Amino acid sequence: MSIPPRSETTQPDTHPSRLRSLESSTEITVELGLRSYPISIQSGATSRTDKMGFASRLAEAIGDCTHVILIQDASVAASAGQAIIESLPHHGVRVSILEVASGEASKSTDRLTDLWGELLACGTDRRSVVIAVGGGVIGDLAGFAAATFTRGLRFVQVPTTLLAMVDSSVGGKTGINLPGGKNMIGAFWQPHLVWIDTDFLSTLPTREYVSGLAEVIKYGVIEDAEFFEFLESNIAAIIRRDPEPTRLAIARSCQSKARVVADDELETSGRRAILNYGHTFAHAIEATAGYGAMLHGEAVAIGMQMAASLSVDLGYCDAGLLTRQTALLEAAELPRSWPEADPAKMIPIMARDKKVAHGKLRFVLPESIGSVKLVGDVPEENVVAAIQAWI
Ligand SMILES: O=C(O)C(=O)C[C@@H](O)[C@H](O)[C@H](O)COP(=O)(O)O
Repeated sequence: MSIPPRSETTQPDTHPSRLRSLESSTEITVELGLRSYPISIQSGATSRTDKMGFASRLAEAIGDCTHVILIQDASVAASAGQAIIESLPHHGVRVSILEVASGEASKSTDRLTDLWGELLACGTDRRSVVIAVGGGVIGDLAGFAAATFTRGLRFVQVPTTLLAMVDSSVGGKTGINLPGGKNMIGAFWQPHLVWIDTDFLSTLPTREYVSGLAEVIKYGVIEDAEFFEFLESNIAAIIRRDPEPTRLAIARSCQSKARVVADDELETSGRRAILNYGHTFAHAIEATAGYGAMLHGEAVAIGMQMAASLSVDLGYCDAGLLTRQTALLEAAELPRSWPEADPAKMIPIMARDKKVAHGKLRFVLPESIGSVKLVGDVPEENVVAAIQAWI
């Protein structure tokens, strides 16, 4: 059995039974016409003497480049950033380094304003290239700075966390938070290249790594039943960060995201909204907990439980789906409940969700493993019950 061809392009074969054919370097294309770009997935590239061939891939993706601005996570990404810098040609490329503190608090209007000033101060012009090195916070913030400074700079994502590798670095959603709502200000701004080296994961703290697994499991539920089964059988090895299953999980997640984004880049048809499974609840959890108190993936795991309960309650899926999802999240050591969840606080935040259309909230609800639908007109009492089920 192989992955059914869902795109015209040749993509790497990431079927679990042919895991060994997924070499230590593979490439997936996000097909967006003139804005198409590669996701280049490497293992062990950073430690090679040619520093992973990053410079030549950058040249292919970007063309001329004489000024690079590395926007990097102040703590975690320093070594990754250093590897990137060492890979660049020593002559003819000027490198500016801008540091951003880790944590959701950096996705703020204040930090963005400072970043714009820093871009100005280091002589950024429209031929400069922004390289975001870090997790989702850095990628979202740097991407939005790139989208807006001088009306748009070319930009490259070098994700260093699992969550950023499988989700936030791909698809062009960039932005910052408002105190009352996550990612409320932003732009769709596609990168020119996503460069993943799984070696960056070796120093990632366990909690951060595990949090990224929520988004990996999400792909299985929303559109890839075969991948969900693979995860059920291999989750222990993935938690151990065994190289092959981990690389496969990353590649297969990126394929899933690339397919959905290629179908509906700007989230207009509703197809892309499926990537938001669990996020309506998750964003409200993050906002009420206070940004940074809970990691995004942790909130997504709890949000997926609430969404699946809602689906069971409304009769869109059977309870068996929830049982399998709960078991996989548990095996992945992700949280499934949040004792402080308060429907009275969460529902007003959910009402500002970006899937609201004509004043009505819409939820991504599972029908079976591998298939979800967008549902409007959900009675509030069912939403309250879904939240209360996971307190
Ligand atoms: O790429 C998408 O589309 C997603 O919805 C992926 C989500 O996992 C991601 O967290 C995204 O940033 C959420 O976007 P938002 O539109 O709900 O703010």
